[in-house]
Amino acid sequence: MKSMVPDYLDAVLQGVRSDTSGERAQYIPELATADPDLLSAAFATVDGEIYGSGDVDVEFTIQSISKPFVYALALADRGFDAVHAKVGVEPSGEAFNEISLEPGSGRPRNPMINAGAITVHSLAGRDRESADDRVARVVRGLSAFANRPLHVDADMCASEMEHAHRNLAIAHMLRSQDVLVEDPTAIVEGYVRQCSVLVTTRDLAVMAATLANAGVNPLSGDQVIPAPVVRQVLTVMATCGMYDAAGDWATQVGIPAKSGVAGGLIGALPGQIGIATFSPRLDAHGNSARGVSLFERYSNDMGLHVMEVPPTARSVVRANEARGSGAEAMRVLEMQGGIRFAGAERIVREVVDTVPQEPRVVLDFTAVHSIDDVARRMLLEVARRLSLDGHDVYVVDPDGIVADPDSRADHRFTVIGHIGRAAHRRST
Ligand SMILES: NC(=O)CC[C@H](N)C(=O)O
Repeated sequence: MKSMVPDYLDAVLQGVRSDTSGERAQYIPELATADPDLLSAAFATVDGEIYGSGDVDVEFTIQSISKPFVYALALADRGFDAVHAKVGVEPSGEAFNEISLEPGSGRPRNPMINAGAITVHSLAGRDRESADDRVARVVRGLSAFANRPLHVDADMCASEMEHAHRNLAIAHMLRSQDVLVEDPTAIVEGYVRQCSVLVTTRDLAVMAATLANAGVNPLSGDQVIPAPVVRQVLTVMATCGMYDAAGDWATQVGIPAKSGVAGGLIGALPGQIGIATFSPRLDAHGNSARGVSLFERYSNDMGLHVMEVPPTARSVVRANEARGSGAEAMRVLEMQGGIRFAGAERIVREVVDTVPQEPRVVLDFTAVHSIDDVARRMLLEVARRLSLDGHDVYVVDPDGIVADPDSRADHRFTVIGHIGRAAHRRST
């Protein structure tokens, strides 16, 4: 059998091909002459499968799509407080190149508009890094997200620098407020080099998938940035990534996203996929016109809106049954899937509602693939309370995802790798 996913991608791409609305970015001469008909889309799953359609291997400049990734690098390099002191997280509701600084502090409102992104660029790498080393750090970081060595397009960079008056004005404003503490021209140059990194649609899908996969690149398996940084970045993408179209996007598409003026557009759906599209004509907000249509189709057709979440808690208890008889009698609860608060609460209720009569209770987590902190603590407490009630409690945990080996004694239960071990143990 062949997968239906590429067929779907081809069909949707065909559907938007005739739409020639919008304009290429005019303020960067090299972009104004780009081939306007290029069109592509790629999906990358969090376990590393990539599907593409159209011109997926054509290189173009990353532009503003670099912003969330460099924000991630700055947060990882300098810490949350240092970055937050310089750049806020409030949607500006204004265009990407607006000179919009918070009254009072003079901080840019968020890292997705140019004022914020220029400041964030200055925070990548170590303190007092040279301009060249900083760009090298940024390119290395972007490459780790893409799992491929990326390069700066020198012509594009020169072309943008010749007309960078607006970004230079923003940087000088920031320098006057001491948000920037170095030569503003050098920082804008570094930022423009960052924007001129060449990527393909396929690269962008992998980069987005790395965000969707809690910071682990699905191809290399490397943790590119820590999970708390990913949460911060995705949240800011969700609220500010589409500039003054952010609210429309959040309701219609509902996927944390970022656009670039070369025509790229990415979306990162946590836990599921990274999506990238490329089409150079832009709408009035500076977002790829056909890219926006593609994302609207994907989200509607495939139910990708982040606010639409299946009730996973309902299926966490796979079985609750008595096995064996007499002194060998045991109550077995089999859990499955990913367990978070609602799932753990469901399990607690199962135990409370069907109080085990058997002397032995087995909590089997073999089919559980992930569990978060609150769920782990609740379930260990279930084991402890059952034990205090006089049961002989076994936790089947072959992959060690539930039990905390350091405090086993305290929990008064036995951790085993296989359920068979519970049957062979003598009841105490
Ligand atoms: N929205 C964008 O992609 C803007 C990036 C571009 N380099 C600029 O600063 O104007």
